[in-house]
Amino acid sequence: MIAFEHVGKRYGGRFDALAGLDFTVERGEMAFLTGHSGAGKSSLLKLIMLLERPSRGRILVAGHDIGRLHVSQVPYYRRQVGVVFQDHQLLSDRNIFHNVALPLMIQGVTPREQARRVRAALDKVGLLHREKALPVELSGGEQQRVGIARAVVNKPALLLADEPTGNLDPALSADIMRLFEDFNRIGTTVMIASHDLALIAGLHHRTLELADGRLIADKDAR
Ligand SMILES: Nc1ncnc2c1ncn2[C@@H]1O[C@H](COP(=O)(O)OP(=O)(O)OP(=O)(O)O)[C@@H](O)[C@H]1O
Repeated sequence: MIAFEHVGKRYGGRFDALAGLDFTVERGEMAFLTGHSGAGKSSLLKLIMLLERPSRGRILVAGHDIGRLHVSQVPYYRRQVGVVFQDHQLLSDRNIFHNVALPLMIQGVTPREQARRVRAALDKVGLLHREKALPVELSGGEQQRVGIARAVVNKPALLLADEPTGNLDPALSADIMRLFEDFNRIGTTVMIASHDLALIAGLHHRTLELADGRLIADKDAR
């Protein structure tokens, strides 16, 4: 699903945030990305999201070299990649329904189809009953679930998350990880950047570890 071939990312012409990355993540796999602060986790995810371009090497997603996508194809590519951020980036003046519907509105999906898909996504994250609430009326864990519903509303083949439990306590963090496992179980490829080693250790998925922009360990699920 994801293949990095000799990938490097240099910022500002001299600082190598990522170097010599070679790895693959198979379709249907769930993998964690760990490493110290500044190791390059967010940079790696940004390359897959096409928010940044590699300075070296190439990245294949679903068999396509994403560096060769024409600008006009980028929006279509991004629809296949759901993204969850630590701070969930919800619009505070829109209710939960409209926050989740946003990607579909932008794509021009009909209101009827929007309603169907938004409710299916909210149902999967257990928040169907809160669709009229504003983000501030929800707990941190619930807000993160809305972020996940928005990321999956297009049924992406690939789901990426950057420190999705960064602001949550251990019990809520475990709930959020279970939700990612649910999506993985139905076939979604999942890659999650997290520095929470205690949480990751209990979950038994493949773990890629970065240090100073290099892959220093690739541990299989046990
Ligand atoms: N746009 C940018 N311009 C210049 N340097 C950058 C840029 N983005 C990231 N960096 C640098 O690249 C390195 C890797 O950063 P990155 O955010 O990918 O690490 P990280 O592992 O996600 O860290 P954290 O866990 O603290 O978020 C850091 O030294 C960072 O300062």
